[in-house]
Amino acid sequence: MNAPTQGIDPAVFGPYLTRTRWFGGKGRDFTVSDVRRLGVLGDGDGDPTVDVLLVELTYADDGTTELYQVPLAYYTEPEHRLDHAFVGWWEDAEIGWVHAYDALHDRAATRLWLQAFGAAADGPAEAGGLTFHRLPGQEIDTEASGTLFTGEQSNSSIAFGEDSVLKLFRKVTPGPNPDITTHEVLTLADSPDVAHLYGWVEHGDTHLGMLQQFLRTATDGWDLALTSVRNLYADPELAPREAGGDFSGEAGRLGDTLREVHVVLHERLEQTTVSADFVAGQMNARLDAALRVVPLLEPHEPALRALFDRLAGLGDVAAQRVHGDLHLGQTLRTALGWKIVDFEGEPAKTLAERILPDSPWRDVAGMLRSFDYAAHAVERSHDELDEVALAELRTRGAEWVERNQRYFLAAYAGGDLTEDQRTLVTAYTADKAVYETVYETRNRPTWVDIPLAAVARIGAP
Ligand SMILES: Nc1ncnc2c1ncn2[C@@H]1O[C@H](COP(=O)(O)OP(=O)(O)O)[C@@H](O)[C@H]1O
Ligand SMILES: O=P(O)(O)O[C@H]1O[C@H](CO)[C@@H](O[C@H]2O[C@H](CO)[C@@H](O)[C@H](O)[C@H]2O)[C@H](O)[C@H]1O
Repeated sequence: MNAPTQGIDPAVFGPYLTRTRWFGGKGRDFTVSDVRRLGVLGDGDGDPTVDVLLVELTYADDGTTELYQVPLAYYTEPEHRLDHAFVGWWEDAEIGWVHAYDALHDRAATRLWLQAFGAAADGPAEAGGLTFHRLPGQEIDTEASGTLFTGEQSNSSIAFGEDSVLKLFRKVTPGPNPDITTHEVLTLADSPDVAHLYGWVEHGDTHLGMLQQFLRTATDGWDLALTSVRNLYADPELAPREAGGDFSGEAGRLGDTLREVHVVLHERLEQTTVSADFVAGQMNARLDAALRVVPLLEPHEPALRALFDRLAGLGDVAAQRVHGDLHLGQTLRTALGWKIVDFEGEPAKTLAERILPDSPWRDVAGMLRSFDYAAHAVERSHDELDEVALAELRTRGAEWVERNQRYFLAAYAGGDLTEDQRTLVTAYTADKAVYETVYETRNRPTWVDIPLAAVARIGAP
């Protein structure tokens, strides 16, 4: 079947977007202001037609717009196996009834991307208006079957067997995506600390997705950390260093991995400085915006401003390409050590902000926050405990956090931090916690007390 000629009723996208995990505009009023076709995959010969669409949203609160990539798989009859991914149906003048499903849930549709990558082995290949690129020396299995990853994700990833992973970006910004450009640099440097990049797909100058090495033996760093905390909480007699699942060795190895990644990015991409005054200004601006969304931050505003003032006095700060949104869920423990994934930066930032050189301490701070999250996330599941037992649990959780932060930091820095480095990492940690209060308010309101408690500790003696 050809792609419908009449265009699609934009109204069908609103309800679908708000149902997905990856939609970042939850809780905000918006209208679908435009739907653009970027490309069409599939020759109709037994394949569904896949319409790669860019859906433009306009938010009611501030009039800003965002673009989301929503590839649709079209069928002339309902496909009940895809009911969970149903987007809409309409009558097309030439085709008749069109049943549209989110194509990334449809194996018959996702194989079209893999085949297009297969055709790009000897150089960039055009397919239906999209351009597919491959990196030299990276072989792929074009026959592997695709399975959509489930879980908490900002984008949509499809594993092709145990060979490769296709990540299609959902929120799209014109221009190069740092997940691709950073992975490209690390892959060409043969870094052992990331999944190697196999290729990417673009429309004009806009990156739409990337194909990378599937890490077969990977376990999520967040899950491993939660297991360690659970082991600790299971036996009230044990200190973190004695508990079966002590995480400190892994925390140290994570610090080594992050340092190695930073070294490659420092050597191969722009090295510069940013004025600490400018960075503090950004943190203050982010706090201004956060206060409008999370009024519970108000009592902590003076302590946060004082910390950012201290940062502003540091002069020039070394800056380079960084990860930008590092947390345990962005780390995978494989048989060959830790790997860091997802170099896209914070989903809430504009692309222009995300590709700016930044202090490596931002990434360090992200991991420090994540250790804190792990202990509190497990604590939340212990609502059977009375106040005394809960206080005891919290004390032991805080010991776990302190121990793993210390091992991580020591491995990363290779020694004690200077006074200026301490100020930097404390300010970045506070800035991250402020960001998290907004993220949680919008996405997981019952978790907001985790970053709020961290913000409260900043002003505490
Ligand atoms: N190369 C890979 N091999 C295996 N699993 C991966 C790979 N890359 C990412 N993952 C898994 O997919 C999840 C989502 O990946 P991520 O890049 O963080 O996507 P998103 O941008 O949607 O958050 C990760 O938490 C990890 O568990
Ligand atoms: O992985 P993403 O790029 O989508 O990152 C966003 O979502 C994360 C949650 O999945 C969020 O991370 C926060 O929660 C984590 C536990 O779920 C915790 O480990 C992190 O420290 C905490 O920041 C991340 O902030 C957000 O950008």
